[in-house]
Amino acid sequence: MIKIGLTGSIGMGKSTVLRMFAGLGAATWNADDAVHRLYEKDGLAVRAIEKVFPDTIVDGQVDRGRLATLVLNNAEALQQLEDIVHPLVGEDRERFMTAAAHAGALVAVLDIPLLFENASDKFFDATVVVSAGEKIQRDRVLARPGMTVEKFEAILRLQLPDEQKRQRADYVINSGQSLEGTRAEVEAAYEDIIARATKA
Ligand SMILES: CC(C)(COP(=O)(O)OP(=O)(O)OC[C@H]1O[C@@H](n2cnc3c(N)ncnc32)[C@H](O)[C@@H]1O)[C@@H](O)C(=O)NCCC(=O)NCCS
Ligand SMILES: Nc1ncnc2c1ncn2[C@@H]1O[C@H](COP(=O)(O)OP(=O)(O)OP(=O)(O)O)[C@@H](O)[C@H]1O
Repeated sequence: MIKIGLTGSIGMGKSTVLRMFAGLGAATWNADDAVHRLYEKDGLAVRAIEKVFPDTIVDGQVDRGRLATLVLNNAEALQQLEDIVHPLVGEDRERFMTAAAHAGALVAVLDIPLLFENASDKFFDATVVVSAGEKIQRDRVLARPGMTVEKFEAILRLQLPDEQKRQRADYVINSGQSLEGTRAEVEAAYEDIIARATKA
């Protein structure tokens, strides 16, 4: 199975591009979605988070807005949260990889926001970064309901700058254009990755 690591900074279009890879037949997995499942009722992170951040639990689920307020400007609290969440995300990812291999998938694409920050890139046959440029990124993120300039900037500070991601990636997909244009770039990268991996 060919493994592709997909990343990009907040709002650059990772989820949208991941869906395009799925449309080409790849098995796909998204780390942020895995985190959100862990926080739902009966989710695997709820009890551990309740112990450390009791005020974030509402109706048996983690309220992500409350949690964000507690951790985004507090490095120690964020570290405590990541220590709980990242191992569980890793287990979810392993379950996905096993299921995809069993299902006979030729390609698996994993959307991992902290791909380079956590040195996960070495596990992949190819890395892909999605980038729209800072102005489009800012406009798209600030248009989201509930987003504020403070929250956006706090998240940006936690992430490797876009320019460094682009330098490190094997492929850069431009998401600052029409969806059709981006889809064409995704198709070209997908075909190239498969051709190289099958030749090797
Ligand atoms: C801070 C939380 C509560 C905010 O939840 P919310 O639903 O408002 O935002 P969402 O999860 O969609 O994330 C928004 C953006 O922030 C990015 N982000 C989230 N956590 C982190 C982090 N620890 N470091 C850098 N970027 C992060 C996401 O990739 C996304 O680009 C949530 O993201 C969280 O629990 N993060 C900690 C877990 C983590 O490290 N996730 C990253 C992928 S494993
Ligand atoms: N050419 C394009 N490629 C990708 N996204 C686009 C494009 N044009 C417009 N968009 C819009 O930009 C937004 C990108 O959001 P998306 O959720 O895909 O980003 P993300 O990187 O996954 O965000 P987050 O880091 O918050 O998880 C979507 O609303 C999408 O429809």
